[in-house]
Amino acid sequence: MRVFPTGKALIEALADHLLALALEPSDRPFRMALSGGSTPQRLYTLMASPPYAQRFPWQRMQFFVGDDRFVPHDHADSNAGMFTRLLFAHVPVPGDNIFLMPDSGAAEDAARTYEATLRRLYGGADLLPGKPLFDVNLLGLGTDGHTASLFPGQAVLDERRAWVGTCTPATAPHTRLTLTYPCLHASRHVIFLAEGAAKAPVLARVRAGDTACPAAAITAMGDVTWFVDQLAASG
Ligand SMILES: O=C(O)[C@H](O)[C@@H](O)[C@H](O)[C@H](O)COP(=O)(O)O
Repeated sequence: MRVFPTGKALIEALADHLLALALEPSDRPFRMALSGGSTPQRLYTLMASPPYAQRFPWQRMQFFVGDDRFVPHDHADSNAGMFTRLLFAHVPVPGDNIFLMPDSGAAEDAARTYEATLRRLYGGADLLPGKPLFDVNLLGLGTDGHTASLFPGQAVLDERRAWVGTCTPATAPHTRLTLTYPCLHASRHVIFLAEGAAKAPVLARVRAGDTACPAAAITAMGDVTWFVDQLAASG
């Protein structure tokens, strides 16, 4: 776990870390799944600002969505809308390299459509050990221990075959689409971002392996790293 004295230092360090990963030599696009919520918004704004906007290899980056509310992309609660507003509208990522979750029709059909896209890009029917789908999966942490839209008590927590699922958590007004555990785990790097005193109790529970926290069950093909500020780490 990497602890930083302030939220500003935390976000700058994470931007630097992501930049270093994105600049690693590779013969394929750098694939990053983004997290919704409020915490990463300053990160996306920083990435879209000098000097980061000039340094990321945007042309060879592909962006994905870890979860979203099943609402139109122009809805105030849409993660896709937030990613576009804060990041994609300001940097030269090719449009074909941005893979947002569908926002119309039936939620289950949208999940199947997004999963088909992921499988097509992966180039295979099933996830293979040592062959990650993503380079980075950026995740947040809810005060109830959820991450992405893997909420406590939801059936999607038990999904081991599908890569994308749906859920309607009691605490949220919208049906959600979310990457499932198998899909989230198919990452070289899972990076959790948590900030502020409100996250201290749940972060302590997750770090202690509290199985009531869905975030505690997250693994990766490579490594799981926590980027937190001192307040969140004070639990
Ligand atoms: O789409 C989302 O909202 C995220 O995937 C969700 O898991 C978020 O990371 C947590 O709810 C923390 O949200 P905050 O950063 O707002 O505390």
